[in-house]
Amino acid sequence: MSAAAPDVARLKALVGEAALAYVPPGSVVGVGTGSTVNAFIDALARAKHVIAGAVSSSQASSERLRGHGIPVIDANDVETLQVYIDGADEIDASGCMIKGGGAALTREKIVADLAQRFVCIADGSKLVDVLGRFPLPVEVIPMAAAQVARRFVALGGRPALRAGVVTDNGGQILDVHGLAITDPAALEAEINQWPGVVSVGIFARNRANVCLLGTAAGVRTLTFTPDAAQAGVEVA
Ligand SMILES: O=C(CO)[C@H](O)[C@H](O)COP(=O)(O)O
Repeated sequence: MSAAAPDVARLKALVGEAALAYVPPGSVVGVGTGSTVNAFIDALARAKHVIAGAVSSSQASSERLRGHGIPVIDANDVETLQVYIDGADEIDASGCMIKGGGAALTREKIVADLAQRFVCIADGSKLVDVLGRFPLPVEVIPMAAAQVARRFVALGGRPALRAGVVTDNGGQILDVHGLAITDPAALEAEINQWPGVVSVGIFARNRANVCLLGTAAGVRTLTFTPDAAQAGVEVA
């Protein structure tokens, strides 16, 4: 690594720590998946006595939470969560995201959908103008993988099966290269209609309300208006 290269692990630790300010005392916290979330879980461990527990989006996060002595609560046992904290592979200026680089997109969307507020934590490189440079992850029922892949080819995408990966739900992941996602909500709704798709890694309906971006200058906070067509508003 050159001296000028950003220390991404440090940026992830920074936003993981900053996300603690969004955790209401006494609450059950929705917890995502990935290396940035791991930094959040490690920070949360120090606050574990002021929360009631966590609903987790993956076996990996559940193991890490339990390892810190944080109770993991079944998603079926909560009606709503005040906050969900998760990372992203890309986020745009309206808070729409690509997620699923860690293959946990389906459970992430389920837990996000329980939450009143989605706080995205990411290093600054994840902020993009248009989603799609990161290959779009799509979880599929294995018998539909080829059929769904053909639909993506018809859209101009280049789908690739993620070799050797089986999700926590027994699904497979297609990573779709070459899509410029100019209307995330419309594409998410369209792909959700395709038989065999378990979930698509476009988070437009469940987009972020707040994003904490780790930068060399510190944590940059973006808040997003309810109208996805408008740009995020930087408040700090
Ligand atoms: O969607 C995800 C996992 O399915 C992650 O949030 C996303 O891949 C970001 O991961 P990281 O924090 O390791 O960069």
